[in-house]
Amino acid sequence: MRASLIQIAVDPDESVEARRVRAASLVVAQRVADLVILPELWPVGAFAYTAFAAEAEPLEGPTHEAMAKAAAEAGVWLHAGSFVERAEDGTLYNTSLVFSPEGERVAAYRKIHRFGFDQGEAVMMGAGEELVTVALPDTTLGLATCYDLRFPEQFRGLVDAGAETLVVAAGWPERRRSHWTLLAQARAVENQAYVLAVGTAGTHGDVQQAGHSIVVDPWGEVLGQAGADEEVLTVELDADKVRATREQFPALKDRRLGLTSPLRGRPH
Ligand SMILES: O=C(O)CCC(=O)C(=O)O
Repeated sequence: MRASLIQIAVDPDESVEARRVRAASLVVAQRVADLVILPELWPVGAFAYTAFAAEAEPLEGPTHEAMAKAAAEAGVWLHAGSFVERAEDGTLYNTSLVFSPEGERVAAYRKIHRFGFDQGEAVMMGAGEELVTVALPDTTLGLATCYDLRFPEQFRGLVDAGAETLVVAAGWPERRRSHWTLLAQARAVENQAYVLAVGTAGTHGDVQQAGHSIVVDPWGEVLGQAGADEEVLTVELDADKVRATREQFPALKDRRLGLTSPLRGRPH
């Protein structure tokens, strides 16, 4: 299975509409891939908080339409990254979309862990409540977005739901690039799964993006890593490798679930 990660540059001097057209043509150019992935909030920029409300779209808005068309034109499975969704009740979500090679939407994932502590996404957006997996012909994807990468329990939940390939769409800052690489490898090793983590290039909301999209195999080996600028990272994945790794080194079977917490402050 060939996967192409599109590390698109997100800069404020390009309009959202122009970037949408450009993203669609980058997807269409990946016809030789089986799976194409875009990063987090590439239409507006993950740190362009002040533009979130103005650029919010309904689930089936312009980004959905452009990406459905691009997936069908390229004939690929497309994880279209995320966009700012305005739900019917007015709540904003950081929502990722996945399309089939026929251009049908097969999944929508609302980011579960909102980033920003007391500002930005954390206060402006609603939190997703559902783990999302997507069964492809060769593998099952488990979906995550950026800050989710710091929460191993989400990934374990995805693995328990059958995920073999963990996709992380991100807009990760350069300042914490070392965490990005480390956590991507950790999620791959502990879950014995592929990790396909795609970030953005460029600078938006005054935050320089890390780029350095990365693909890690189920043994923790880095199969490829992009540089800092706009780039398409293409890698070959072998879906059988997940099953083989889990059989040959069956650590996932040694989990100790249901342990009770230690009683604190009680004399022994
Ligand atoms: O966790 C981090 O360091 C970055 C997270 C982030 O930028 C995001 O979720 O948008």
